[in-house]
Amino acid sequence: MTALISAEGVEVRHGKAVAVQGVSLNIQKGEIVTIVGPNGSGKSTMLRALIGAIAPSKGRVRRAKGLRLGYVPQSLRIDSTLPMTVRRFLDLPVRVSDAAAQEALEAAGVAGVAQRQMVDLSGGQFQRVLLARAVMHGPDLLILDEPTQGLDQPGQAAFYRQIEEVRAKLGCAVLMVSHELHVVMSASDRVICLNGHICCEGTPEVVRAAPAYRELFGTGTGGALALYRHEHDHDHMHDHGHDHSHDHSHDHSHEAAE
Ligand SMILES: Nc1ncnc2c1ncn2[C@@H]1O[C@H](COP(=O)(O)OP(=O)(O)OP(=O)(O)O)[C@@H](O)[C@H]1O
Repeated sequence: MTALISAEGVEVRHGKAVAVQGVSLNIQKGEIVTIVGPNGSGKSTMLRALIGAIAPSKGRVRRAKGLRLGYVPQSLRIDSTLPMTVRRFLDLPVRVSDAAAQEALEAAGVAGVAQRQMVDLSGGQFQRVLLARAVMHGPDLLILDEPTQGLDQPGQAAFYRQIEEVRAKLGCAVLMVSHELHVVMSASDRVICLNGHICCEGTPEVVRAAPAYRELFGTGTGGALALYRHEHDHDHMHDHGHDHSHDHSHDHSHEAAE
């Protein structure tokens, strides 16, 4: 299957500093992939290289011909003195029909906010309006850069459920960046752990158990893992496609206690 987007041995520099190096990855149709990593590990840089906003200093990025991208930025400031309804915001930069606007708002889980002022929305509603704008033109790939910053944990979990719904409805692939690991893990088919280079990757369960991941993030993740466990009580024997050999059954006991 041809990837929607792929990177091969990508290195990106900011001036002399290498932000990411040797990164190879690809995103297939319909999958939800999350890039996790500590602050400054090159996550946003990698996204920007993938969407073509910055050029790699080595390697290459390929995008499928005619690929339609929807992008949800990390945050967006709206001038609080500028009156703008949600409906009007959805007309930027291209005017859309009322039907298309309403359909996008519904897909993003905020059907009732069209006539509200952007500045009056709650954090969760605001992010959903950004999501609505990103899905408006039927993307093949939705890219989100830490889309739940500033939301509390239930808000984050709800937002990721919404992303899964959008994927189910539109059939688009999703690539997101996050360091809200536990919540995001439950919503991902595949996780890529980045720290300047790819440390480990695979299904959420595989990455969570990988030594490289544990080294970066530790294991003291409290109740969030319980949330993850709760929603993914699946058979680990089916986890394939990774090169980290370990016993999946060894570390579940502490979660039950959390
Ligand atoms: N425009 C820039 N000019 C110079 N250095 C930059 C620029 N953008 C990012 N960097 C540096 O590149 C490295 C990677 O930054 P990047 O924003 O990609 O990390 P990140 O993983 O997204 O971080 P965070 O989780 O904090 O958002 C950091 O050391 C950062 O300071």
